[in-house]
Amino acid sequence: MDSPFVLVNLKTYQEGMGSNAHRIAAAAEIVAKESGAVIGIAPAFTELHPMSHHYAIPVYAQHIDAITPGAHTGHILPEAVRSAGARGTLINHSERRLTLADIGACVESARRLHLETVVCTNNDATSAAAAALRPDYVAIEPPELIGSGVSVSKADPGIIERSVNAVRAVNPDVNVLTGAGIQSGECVKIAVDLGTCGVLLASSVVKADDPEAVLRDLVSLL
Ligand SMILES: O=C[C@H](O)COP(=O)(O)O
Repeated sequence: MDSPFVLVNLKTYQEGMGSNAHRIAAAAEIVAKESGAVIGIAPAFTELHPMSHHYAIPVYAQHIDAITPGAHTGHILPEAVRSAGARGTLINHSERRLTLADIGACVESARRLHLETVVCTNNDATSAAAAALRPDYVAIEPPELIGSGVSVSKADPGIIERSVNAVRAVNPDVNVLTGAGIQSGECVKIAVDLGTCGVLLASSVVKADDPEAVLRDLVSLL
């Protein structure tokens, strides 16, 4: 199996802005180099270009819109995300839901632009539907656990297992991530043992006094 993937979503947390964002990116770079794990970051859009050019870690957008270049004021153009140096993008995060048609269009645009795609889902049925669109990853996250500090790995391992099976049944080439309350190496190990290739997380790292220590613990059992 390839190196496990830990994707840290800074969301719009105050602690994920400005110098704090760069402190987290620098910590991710150090821990990734030490551990061999792949640790990516999804910062505010305004940080995509500086981070992708300053840190040797995958930088992801938190969202793209299903648009092409033109008159789309205030939208996030996939081409702009690519030219900013992003490696990939989240699509349909529970805090930025899209229609099924838009998810499909975003995955197609990202594929054309060689942007990796992480389509976020909320149960095994939507995980199967997302897999049919051929993203690089499906990230299963029960919305009620997001930001709760209660780990999906411990509170609801069944949803992870069902989503892994549902995705594999549709397209075994699609990798599965899981997220919601992920906070320790034990959470990550459970997720990987259940068939995922890693985790999508936010608050346990972004709100930590010592993000580097949390990141080191997250990959400690891999
Ligand atoms: O994008 C990250 C997920 O929404 C999980 O967030 P969380 O780790 O704060 O629960």
